[in-house]
Amino acid sequence: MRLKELLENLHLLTPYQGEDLEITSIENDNRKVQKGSLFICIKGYTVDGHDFAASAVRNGAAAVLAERPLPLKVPVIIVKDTKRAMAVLADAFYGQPTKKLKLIGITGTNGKTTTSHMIEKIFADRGCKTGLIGTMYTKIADKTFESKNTTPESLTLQKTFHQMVGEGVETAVMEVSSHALDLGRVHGCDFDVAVFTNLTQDHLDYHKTMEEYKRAKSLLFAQLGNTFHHQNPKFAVLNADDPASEMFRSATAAHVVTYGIDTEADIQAQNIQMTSTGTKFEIVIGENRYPIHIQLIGKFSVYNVLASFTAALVSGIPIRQIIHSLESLKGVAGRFELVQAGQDFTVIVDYAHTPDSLENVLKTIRHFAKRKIFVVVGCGGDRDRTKRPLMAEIACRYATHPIFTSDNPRSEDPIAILKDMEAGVAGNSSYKIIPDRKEAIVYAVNQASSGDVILIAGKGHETYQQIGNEVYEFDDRIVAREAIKER
Ligand SMILES: CC(=O)N[C@H]1[C@@H](OP(=O)(O)OP(=O)(O)OC[C@H]2O[C@@H](n3ccc(=O)[nH]c3=O)[C@H](O)[C@@H]2O)O[C@H](CO)[C@@H](O)[C@@H]1O[C@H](C)C(=O)N[C@@H](C)C(=O)N[C@H](CCC(=O)O)C(=O)O
Ligand SMILES: Nc1ncnc2c1ncn2[C@@H]1O[C@H](COP(=O)(O)OP(=O)(O)OP(=O)(O)O)[C@@H](O)[C@H]1O
Ligand SMILES: N[C@H](CCC[C@H](N)C(=O)O)C(=O)O
Ligand SMILES: [Mg+2]
Repeated sequence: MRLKELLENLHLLTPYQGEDLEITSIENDNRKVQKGSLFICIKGYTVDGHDFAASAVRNGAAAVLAERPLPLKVPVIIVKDTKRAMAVLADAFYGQPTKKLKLIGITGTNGKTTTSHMIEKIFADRGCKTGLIGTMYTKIADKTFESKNTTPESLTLQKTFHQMVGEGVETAVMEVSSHALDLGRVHGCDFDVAVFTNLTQDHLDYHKTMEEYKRAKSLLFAQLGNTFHHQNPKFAVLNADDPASEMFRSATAAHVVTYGIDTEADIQAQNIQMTSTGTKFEIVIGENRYPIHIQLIGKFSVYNVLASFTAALVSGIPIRQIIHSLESLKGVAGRFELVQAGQDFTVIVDYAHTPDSLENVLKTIRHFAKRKIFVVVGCGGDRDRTKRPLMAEIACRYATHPIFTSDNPRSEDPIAILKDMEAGVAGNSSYKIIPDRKEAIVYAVNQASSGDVILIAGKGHETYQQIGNEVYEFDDRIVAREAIKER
């Protein structure tokens, strides 16, 4: 694409008058720059991309977009906010890919990964080519790619959508994190359906207050747009049981459809019963009742099913097919995943790393557990510190044998993180501290006897543990399996 044509999309008050050049790619990392790239300088949390502009030019950059003048031999285009400009240029450079896709975005503190997999399955079961972007990976039709962030920054995102279009993907389902919304990573995404799961405490290290966190989440609904597309209507799918939904409703002009369990909703679950193989309930829509028997357990799973059901319904998928897809879903990796190695006690690996998710999972376990409940849990370093005492308190409230250990300590001292957790359980003596996660899992496995339950919480599908700057191979499921075998 020609530089002038590309820059027209920025609608600069003083249009670019410099040399017109062929732009072969857009990059914001000097190490990825090739001959003819436009290099965008982004001021990050760690370093300033402007410091890499000279190197980008040496690597072949044809032009540079920056927030301040730079002494370079190539044209330097100055804008106030390069991050915002990057979203606009990425969308334009890749041919506005989200306009060619049905795009479903999911936001909320918990349940995004699970719900996105459910929705993707419903579309895939209909023979539709799908794409998925989220915590576990990015998937384009049959190929999966590692993902660094739950929601990547705009440049990576638009490039991914472009690849999806190229592969014939029709429907893309993506998790939209609050960080992404706040940082404008999804600017330019033309969502068709926006889904809200729930809002509880997390990420206060970043957002500072729950109000700010809620405001960030509300942006997904505001960004659904303010115009009506009668041929292709847009929908906000909201959780009627979560008070934050009221704010999200007011943020959008799109059609609102609600789901819920405790509060009256357009789509409501009633007569919920836990069975030995899952959960049975009825989906009530007006006068109609649709029985469903899913293979997942817990009230939180019912919420995820309702959110997925509603997103699929407003997308025009027949109810019978939606139910069939949801009933045949066995689960999502690392979410209430059972480790079965011939033992006579239950071992569950779950990604609960927030107070609310830990409480939900432990409550569900309490429902069926007849004997001791062990929970092996830690809290991530360089993340919301205020959730640590809350998670410790919840572990002690619901489990008979809580074991506090390390999650991903990152740059923090693991012992200091454990001290933050302990502050929530002063006076309680039921817990044990084993900082080494492997030792903690082995200990729980060795202590368990017939009929007990062990929950290993916080890392779910993760296959690594980050301590300091080192990233070690670590998979709760493998560690637990080996511990059971060696018992
Ligand atoms: C706080 C935060 O969001 N940081 C994100 C940010 O990193 P950063 O600001 O540190 O970037 P930086 O390293 O300072 O680099 C600045 C610029 O210099 C460039 N650079 C840098 C080095 C170099 O040698 N050359 C170079 O050109 C970089 O390409 C970049 O353009 O930009 C990076 C690239 O987009 C992100 O990967 C990174 O996410 C980090 C890994 C992160 O941990 N983010 C978390 C907080 C996050 O976003 N989480 C959410 C929610 C998770 C959930 O609950 O599901 C998520 O969506 O993942
Ligand atoms: N609807 C829900 N409400 C509350 N807790 C849930 C819900 N769904 C799942 N959980 C719990 O939260 C954990 C994380 O679920 P999931 O990975 O689907 O959420 P997420 O929103 O994608 O999380 P992240 O922001 O870390 O990517 C699960 O392992 C489970 O313990
Ligand atoms: N998306 C979440 C994941 C947390 C997972 C937990 N294992 C941790 O490392 O804290 C985050 O980055 O805060
Ligand atoms: Mg996720």
